[in-house]
Amino acid sequence: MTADVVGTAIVRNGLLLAQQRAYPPDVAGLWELPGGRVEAGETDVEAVLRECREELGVEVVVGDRVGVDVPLPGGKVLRVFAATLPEGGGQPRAVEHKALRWLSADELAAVDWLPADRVLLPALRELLSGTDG
Ligand SMILES: Nc1nc2c([nH]c(=O)n2[C@H]2C[C@H](O)[C@@H](COP(=O)(O)OP(=O)(O)OP(=O)(O)O)O2)c(=O)[nH]1
Repeated sequence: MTADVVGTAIVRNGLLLAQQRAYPPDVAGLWELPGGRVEAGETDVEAVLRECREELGVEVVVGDRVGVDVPLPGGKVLRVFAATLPEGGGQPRAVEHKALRWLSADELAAVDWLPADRVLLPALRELLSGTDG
């Protein structure tokens, strides 16, 4: 079964890329992982690749799943995948978002995440601590 929404935990130099939502108004200003809805006929990984192109203008290399599937309102689930930025894949830009931030493990808890993402913080911290860059 594919996820309803995929998120991408992009790690570079031991830091996690987060992006700040510009809309809709009720969540504008909150932070999330790059990603979005999985479209009909798409695999989770295909959705991750497409969303990273659309939102960040980059190619990513998709790795393992991170943490558990997190329930979202409306019976949907959010599934997160680790990813890296290959050489020559471009530099991430906030194409549709207000801002991007590279976060260390120590900074994760202080960020105003979307509620579902808070559930993933232990797994994201572990991902960062297990990386050597
Ligand atoms: N992309 C993303 N969405 C998340 C995260 N956590 C979380 O609860 N969501 C929710 C917010 C939205 O209700 C839904 C995904 O919406 P989206 O607006 O990013 O998806 P999309 O790009 O396909 O949407 P759209 O603008 O085409 O409608 O999942 C996360 O870390 N990343």
